[in-house]
Amino acid sequence: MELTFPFDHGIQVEWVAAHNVVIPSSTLQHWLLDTGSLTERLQECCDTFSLRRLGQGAVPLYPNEKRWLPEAPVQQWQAREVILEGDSKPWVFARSVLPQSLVDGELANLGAQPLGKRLFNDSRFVRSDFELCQVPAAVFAVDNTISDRQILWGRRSRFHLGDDYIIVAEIFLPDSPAYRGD
Ligand SMILES: C=C(O[C@@H]1C=C(C(=O)O)C=C[C@H]1O)C(=O)O
Repeated sequence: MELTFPFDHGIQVEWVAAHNVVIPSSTLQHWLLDTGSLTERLQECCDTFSLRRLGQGAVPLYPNEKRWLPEAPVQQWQAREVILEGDSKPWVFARSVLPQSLVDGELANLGAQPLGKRLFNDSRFVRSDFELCQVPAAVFAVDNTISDRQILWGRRSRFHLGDDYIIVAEIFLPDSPAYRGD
């Protein structure tokens, strides 16, 4: 699945606080609300985990991202988009919004290293509760690898380190283990 950066899904994603959402399966609920590293959990479900970085750079933020970030101090922001793959299958599309101050500091030189490796190894980062969303699989049907009949589930949370905030959003793609089981 080849996506250009920044990936413009072209829809208004509605994010809802997780406690206000009925999740249809316990397997999906565990994946959506797991507070640990998603990278580490995905690595346990495959022989070969890989992270394909689609891009990272100063691009416009979505209104629903701006609303969740502090206006002051005036920040430069970067978006980072990756595909997390299990055994070469696309399992998660992740978009993170990072302040330039962290890109120049604690999160410098990320490259293809999973963001979680930095966040979960630094106790100073505090994570918010999750918000959830549902998007039609068709937004990712940029080629014939994804059936567009399915509704995909996503989650996002906000990490903060002092006055710096990061938004991490993850959409579980059709082949991901989040949709297996009950
Ligand atoms: C936050 C984590 O990092 C993962 C890796 C990301 C990246 O490298 O851009 C983005 C989102 C996460 O799925 C995690 O592992 O939980």
